[in-house]
Amino acid sequence: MESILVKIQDTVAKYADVLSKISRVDVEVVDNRLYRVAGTGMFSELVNQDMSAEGYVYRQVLKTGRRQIIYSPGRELICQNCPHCNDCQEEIEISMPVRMGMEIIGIIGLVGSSREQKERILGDEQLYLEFLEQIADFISTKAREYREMDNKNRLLDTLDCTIGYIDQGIVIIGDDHVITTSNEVAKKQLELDMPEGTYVEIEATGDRMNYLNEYKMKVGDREFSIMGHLYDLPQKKGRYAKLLLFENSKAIQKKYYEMTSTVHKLDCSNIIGDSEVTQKMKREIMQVAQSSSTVLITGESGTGKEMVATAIWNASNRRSGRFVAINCAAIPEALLESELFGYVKGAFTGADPHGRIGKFELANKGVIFLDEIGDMPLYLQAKLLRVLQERKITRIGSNQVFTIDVRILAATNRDLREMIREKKFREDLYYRLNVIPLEIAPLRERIEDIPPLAEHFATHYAKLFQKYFWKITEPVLNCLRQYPWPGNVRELENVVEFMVNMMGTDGVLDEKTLPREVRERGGKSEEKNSSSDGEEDERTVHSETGRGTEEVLTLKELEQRAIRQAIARYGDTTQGKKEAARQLGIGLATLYRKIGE
Ligand SMILES: Nc1ncnc2c1ncn2[C@@H]1O[C@H](COP(=O)(O)OP(=O)(O)OP(=O)(O)O)[C@@H](O)[C@H]1O
Repeated sequence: MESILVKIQDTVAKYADVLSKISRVDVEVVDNRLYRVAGTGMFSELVNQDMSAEGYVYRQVLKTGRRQIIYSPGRELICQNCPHCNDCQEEIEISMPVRMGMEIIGIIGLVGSSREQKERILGDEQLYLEFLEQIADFISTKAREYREMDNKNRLLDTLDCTIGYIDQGIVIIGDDHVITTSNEVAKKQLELDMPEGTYVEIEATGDRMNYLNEYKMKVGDREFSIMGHLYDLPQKKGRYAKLLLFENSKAIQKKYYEMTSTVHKLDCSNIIGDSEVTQKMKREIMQVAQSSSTVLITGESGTGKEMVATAIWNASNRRSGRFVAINCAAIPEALLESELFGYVKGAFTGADPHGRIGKFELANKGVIFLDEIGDMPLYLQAKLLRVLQERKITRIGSNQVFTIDVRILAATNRDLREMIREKKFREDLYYRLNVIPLEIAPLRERIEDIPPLAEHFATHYAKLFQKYFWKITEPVLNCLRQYPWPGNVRELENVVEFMVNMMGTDGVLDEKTLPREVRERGGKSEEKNSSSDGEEDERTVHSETGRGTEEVLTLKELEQRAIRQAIARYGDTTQGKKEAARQLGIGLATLYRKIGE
């Protein structure tokens, strides 16, 4: 690495020149590696030479740190080891160390080569020494300035490199609102190749979520919603006035959505069924998808309302936006509003102190699916009606109003007209929701769908459980066709899952694999009559092993069993689940959570 005097070689050369002109004596400057950095007169041709082989006196100065005056070069004790001791041309030599703090960074040599020069120096020795010291100080000051500047530049390079590693957007802004520095993330989020020099306006909205403040950032004619922190920098003025550390709200929403969305998004090709009713429904889905009107999907529990909603979203031009689902029955009444509209820090007691993004905001430019809309409390129905009319929302605890572009799909298995009569559902909301009604027939009205659905689920679960599946026997299919299916496709799916569990290595779903209730209520068939021969098959869907002995169940399994039995007793409808939850002594939301819906 080059010495510091080499780094400031031009400056050193200028000082050597000045010194030489004023003293009328030749001057050379060497660094602490005995490399000649500057030289005048007889030394001017020898600049940039390594003189470590000859600079004996200079080596002494570097060692002792003291100036050295040789009055009789070649004849003094110190000259004895010098290679030029016997042919020394010099008459007098003064070597002055250049210090930077404790370090000696070089030496200035004032070399008189004539008697006249020697006499002149000796005539004013003290003055010459003071002048030399002064020049050594000037060089030292320049070297220090250079080193400080160099350190600062290195620090800036390091900071530049460090902010490149940070996965938040960083911009530094001047007091004139112009971006001075940015990192790669900021470039990406602000969609600018070169943010430096761009004029920006940043305004806090006053909302705070996830420990971050929300800002509106205007860049030209574009506006970004960002979440982060804006800090004053120590200088406050000039090009480095403020530091903004931020994340794009869209990126935060994406993370939040990925964390919270559990919906299985299917398209029309996933809807199984050969019946004319199902085929017609698929055609309707494709047609409805092209519009942006609100759809009200009705049908009994488990008929596939959510599946249809995702198929509409999938076939629509909102497919690049999100599908955000919310089950109005599964969320406690008090929390439903904040789930839908979101809230900011400090919005209400008991709320998550970091705030939360609402489902409507999350669904912007996409679709929101309001499942079990019949269970929405009346005061929220009024609020939803306003959203439907004005397409604007406000987070709880905030006074910001957002315009949203969301398509609303709602679903219910309740008779909303009856609820309107009972004053439990707002008529005006009903008409706003029911712009496109889509009714899904119960399974018992489309029994042609049962065999392909059963095949589909059997294939799916066999693959999941890594079992061989060959076929479903005709008596079993008959039984499945005749069973009334109060829980519709979901119940059929559960039954087939159970049967695949019970299925032997032959891969045949025969009557022995059927749950008792389905076998009994699904009508008697020949196979059952011939195979039962008085032996009572005690298998039920959730508790037995199929080997005739009861397993010891874990508490969790016991709990699941109690919940399933209660649902089986009171029905797989929202009302049924409500009653089941009541009988079990738990809240409806807890029940939904425990059954994973
Ligand atoms: N035609 C179909 N083809 C394939 N799978 C189906 C079909 N209909 C329903 N399913 C499946 O049945 C299950 C229940 O469907 P979904 O949750 O959409 O019903 P739902 O009507 O929304 O139920 P709930 O009224 O309880 O909210 C899901 O696993 C779904 O994929």
